[in-house]
Amino acid sequence: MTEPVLSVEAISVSYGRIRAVENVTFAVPAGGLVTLVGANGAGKTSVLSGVSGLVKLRSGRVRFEGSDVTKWSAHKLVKAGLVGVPEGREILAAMTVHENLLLGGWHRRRSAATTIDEMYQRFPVLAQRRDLSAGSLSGGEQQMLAIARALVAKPTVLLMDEPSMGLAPLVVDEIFRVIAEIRSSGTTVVLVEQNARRALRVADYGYVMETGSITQEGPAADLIADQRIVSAYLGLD
Ligand SMILES: Nc1ncnc2c1ncn2[C@@H]1O[C@H](COP(=O)(O)OP(=O)(O)OP(=O)(O)O)[C@@H](O)[C@H]1O
Repeated sequence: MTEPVLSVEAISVSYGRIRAVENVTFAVPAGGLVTLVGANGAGKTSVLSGVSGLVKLRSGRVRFEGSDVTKWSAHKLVKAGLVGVPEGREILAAMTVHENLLLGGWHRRRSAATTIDEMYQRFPVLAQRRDLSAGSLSGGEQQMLAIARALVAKPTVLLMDEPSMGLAPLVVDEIFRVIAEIRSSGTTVVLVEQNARRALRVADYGYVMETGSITQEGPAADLIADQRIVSAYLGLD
């Protein structure tokens, strides 16, 4: 097997005495779409925070493109190509759509302008709203903006945290279409979702998290097909 582009080896994350993540291991092949599913509070966001340098790991290692990046800062990881779309989107509401996109390219100076133009082609609704404050956009448009802002950073691996959260079903469809497109255009994706069934439909491989640990893993199609897993973890559609 070729070496994964991202490999997370036995990581643990604690907040004081709270053990949010225990000994989590997973691998992401280049060009793949891997999902981490599980209920609210299972520790999915904490895994992404640990991988992206936003919280310190209690133990374990993260390897990205062959380097041990365990101790790297979040901004160094972004520069290297490991970029997140945070839960709750975290767009800057008082700034314009365009200013938010510029922030995504903070480390790329002039070359970011070309990528921002590409984003306007890919997401015409953002071009239409370019000079409006980001806070005036609908929830779905804000999610598009958060995704576009991350893409302006030219990620090798995009870490997406609950991109469908709080959105209406039709908008969720649109977001999943965008996720599939990002992957087809060559960016590797790690998708964290409570909406397990939807996430597994778009992913190649899935990991199920429960109270801080991975309890199941397998090809996404197998996880969806396994009635035991569906009833225990995935709930109803
Ligand atoms: N900053 C924090 N301080 C203390 N405890 C935290 C913090 N962030 C998360 N936790 C706790 O860690 C555990 C895992 O939370 P985490 O947000 O990683 O789960 P999650 O699966 O991503 O859930 P969600 O879908 O709600 O984001 C939970 O028990 C949560 O209460």
